[in-house]
Amino acid sequence: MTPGARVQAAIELLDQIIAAAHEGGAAADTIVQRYFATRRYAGSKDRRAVRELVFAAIRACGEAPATGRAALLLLARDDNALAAAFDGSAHGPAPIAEDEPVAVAGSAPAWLVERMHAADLNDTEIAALIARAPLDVRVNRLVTTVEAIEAEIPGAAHIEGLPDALRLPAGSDVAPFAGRIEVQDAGSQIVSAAARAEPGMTVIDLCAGAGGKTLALAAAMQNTGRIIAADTDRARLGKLKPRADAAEVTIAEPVLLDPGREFEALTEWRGAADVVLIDAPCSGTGTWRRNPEARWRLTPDRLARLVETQRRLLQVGAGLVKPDGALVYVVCSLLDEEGAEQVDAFRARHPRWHAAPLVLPAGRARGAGVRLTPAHDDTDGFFVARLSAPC
Ligand SMILES: C[S@@+](CC[C@H](N)C(=O)[O-])C[C@H]1O[C@@H](n2cnc3c(N)ncnc32)[C@H](O)[C@@H]1O
Repeated sequence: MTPGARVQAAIELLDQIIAAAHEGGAAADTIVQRYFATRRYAGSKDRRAVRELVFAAIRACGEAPATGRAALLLLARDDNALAAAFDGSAHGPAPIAEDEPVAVAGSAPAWLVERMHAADLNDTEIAALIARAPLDVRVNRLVTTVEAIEAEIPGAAHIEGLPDALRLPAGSDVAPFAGRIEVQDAGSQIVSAAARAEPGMTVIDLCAGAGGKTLALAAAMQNTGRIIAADTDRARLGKLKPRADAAEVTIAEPVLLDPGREFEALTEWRGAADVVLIDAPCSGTGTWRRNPEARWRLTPDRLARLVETQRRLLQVGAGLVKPDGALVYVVCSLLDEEGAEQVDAFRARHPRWHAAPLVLPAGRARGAGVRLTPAHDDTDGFFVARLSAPC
């Protein structure tokens, strides 16, 4: 592809990504994959170059830009080679006209920047939310060792405080290691460890999704005990079984929940769990490094609905914990309404529950829990709190 054709491809992709953000469509990664699936003429270098251009443009625009072209014109302001690729050639974009609309540079939509400032995140912290993420993996100690994986992947580095974690060089091929390693951000591994799951326990992973944390819990439990892996999303939950099989995890039992009637499928475990982990659905502000266009999708209404679901899931989770057991609440968001304030509100409703201290290898205290941020901890952003049930 010529430089112009690459830019034109990036413009078309960005237009689709912007539309998907407004309409609740597919994620940017999926859109890029689909685009190239039907364009076999594009070689791997072209694909990589177009993808990088698309994600650089997404990162540069805090608010959703009006068009893909406006987003790329923002990058072209500081990049002469990119500006020159607007050359009007057969497969390239039209030359840049004077006074053309250019997208506005920024880290996040203004309303979210305001909420983050209110959560004591400064502009450096906010900018770090859209930096490139490292490639972290959890080594599955049920089937291998960190030393064995280190010996096979050149450049793999330990992550302080996480004995099962490795940080791999960008672009490392993890596919051949299925079952032996799981791609999982260091922050996600840290909040999983906050559950303090032990062999023989009964643990409920109330929002298990495709089982990223379920598998981490199972490894901590040495694959003994029970994990009830519940979720309302059939497709996500369906991915758990093959992943568990590959990881040789036998203690995870998937349970599909009905949204709004979660407790009904879980009555058997009422007051029975040693630990309930709620990795709650959230705005995902802490994972913008991986899905930077997600910041264009969020609206105040959507956030309010998520906060209400989190409140309800805390209620459901509390009903499943046995006396003296623990409720571990996690969100991959840095907004206080989803994190510290959500837990404060729970404690106000349930004064006999108390926040247990968390000693984690990273993070800073925030309200009754701990907050991890990309700028401070070099992890995705998370809030985690551990609440102890009354005896
Ligand atoms: C942050 S994701 C969980 C990620 C997963 N724990 C992991 O580590 O890979 C939140 C999950 O909550 C699920 N969810 C949304 N509403 C729910 C509800 N009412 N009850 C249970 N799960 C719900 C979503 O389907 C999604 O899989």
